[in-house]
Amino acid sequence: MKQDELKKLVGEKSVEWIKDGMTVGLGTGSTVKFMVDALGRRVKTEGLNITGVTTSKATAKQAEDLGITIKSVDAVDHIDLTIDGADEISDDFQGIKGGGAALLFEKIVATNSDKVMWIVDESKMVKNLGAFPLPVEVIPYGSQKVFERFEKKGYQPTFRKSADGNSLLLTDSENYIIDLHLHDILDPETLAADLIKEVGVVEHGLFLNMVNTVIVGRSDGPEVLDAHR
Ligand SMILES: O=C[C@H](O)[C@H](O)[C@H](O)COP(=O)(O)O
Repeated sequence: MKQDELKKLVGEKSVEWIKDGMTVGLGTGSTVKFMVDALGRRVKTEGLNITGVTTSKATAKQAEDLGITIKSVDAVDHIDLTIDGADEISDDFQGIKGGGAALLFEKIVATNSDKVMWIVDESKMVKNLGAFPLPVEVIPYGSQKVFERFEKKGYQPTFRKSADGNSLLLTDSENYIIDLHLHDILDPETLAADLIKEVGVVEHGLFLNMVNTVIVGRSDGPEVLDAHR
């Protein structure tokens, strides 16, 4: 099966966890896109009453176009379940997210959710995190200084470019992304603590101790894994 087919498989499987009346966090990315499409179909055919809390302008637009009611995280008293993609998931269910630059809202929504589910194709499952560049969202002002400090620490930073490659990418919150090429992250907790104390850093893409359930797309079908938290 091609990667896209595996993404579709898990996207469609995941909406089985969504029940009538739920408030659902809707992640961002190409895998989530399949999930939101499938949810839109259920809302239409089954008349489900769902409130969606989105994590990016792109997902908000898609959900609205499908007739899913959208509210801000500040306008809901709780989120029952958030379904999101991931860039890497380690053996012990820690994750890297932000390949689509949506890590800040994704982490806010995940942190305010009763349950978090990640949906990924099997290529995202790794032993240790770090082959995928770790995204760090930074305020534009002073970002060159943050970049230089990351260089000195050996984090091999690169500023993320916009799709046309002509300027720096701006997140939905109009910040920059610095990607860290770390290759192998052996102690994600220590790294996370180090990154977040850097002045100018808004958030980083290490999502630690956050996920409850992972659905992995494999050629022989979706595999549901329980993170036991
Ligand atoms: O910022 C984007 C998100 O963290 C995505 O969920 C992540 O990058 C995975 O995206 P995709 O499903 O497109 O591989």
